[in-house]
Amino acid sequence: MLHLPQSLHLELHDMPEIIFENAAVSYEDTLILEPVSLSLREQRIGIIGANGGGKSTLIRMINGLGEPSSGRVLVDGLDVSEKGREVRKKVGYVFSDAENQIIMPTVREDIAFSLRRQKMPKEEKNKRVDEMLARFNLSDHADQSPHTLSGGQKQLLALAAVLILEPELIIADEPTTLLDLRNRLLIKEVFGGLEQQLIVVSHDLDFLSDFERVICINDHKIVADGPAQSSINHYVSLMTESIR
Ligand SMILES: Nc1ncnc2c1ncn2[C@@H]1O[C@H](COP(=O)(O)OP(=O)(O)OP(=O)(O)O)[C@@H](O)[C@H]1O
Repeated sequence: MLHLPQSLHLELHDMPEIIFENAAVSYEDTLILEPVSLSLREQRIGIIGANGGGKSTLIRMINGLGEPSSGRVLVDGLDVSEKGREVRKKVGYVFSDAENQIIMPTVREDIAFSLRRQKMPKEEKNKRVDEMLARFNLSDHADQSPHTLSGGQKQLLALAAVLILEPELIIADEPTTLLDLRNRLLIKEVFGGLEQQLIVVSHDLDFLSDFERVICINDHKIVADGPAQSSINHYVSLMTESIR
């Protein structure tokens, strides 16, 4: 676990603020997400809820992958619909389908691709890539095609390719679905050590159990929003009642 110096802890209160102002999403005549008003400042925020409820729809609006049909979303005061490019420089987005993120012919090159615009010596870039490969248990697969990795290894690659950039805000859509216990614990530790703001959509309730805030979305609206345990309890009882 990374232990932050005191000065960094103070900076944690200076997270980019994400504001949803009555942001709603519909496709044709169907409402996918009822108007949402939120201010997100906590360091680690989890999003839970039943399939098809609107979780991905909500987080996709934060970096402009999806647009609100009405209302708006602001990141650090920037309206995502107007300043998408600027916002995306701050946001690292890990897709639920890691295959979508693969760009380059080898694992090493795929991670290095993230650093293409960073001004630093080649040796420094290589060093950072090697560190990420080791951190995410991918060193033995560095020269392999990413498409030939296992599902879990692809998830690790997708995370490594985003985290190497150290974005101000990290959004991860179901990052642990295919991970074995060792790698799940590894990602929990990596996330626990990050100083950036983190928003994670997950069906893995245990993974989010120590997050500062958890939001539950069901049937296209927010039905619980608060400390992890209280939102998780609400979700569990909702699901238990629904199968009775
Ligand atoms: N482009 C689209 N056109 C029409 N409907 C869409 C579109 N994108 C998403 N939807 C619908 O919006 C609803 C919410 O989808 P979303 O992906 O946000 O759910 P989710 O809560 O992330 O679900 P899961 O847990 O299954 O990943 C779903 O019913 C989905 O079919």
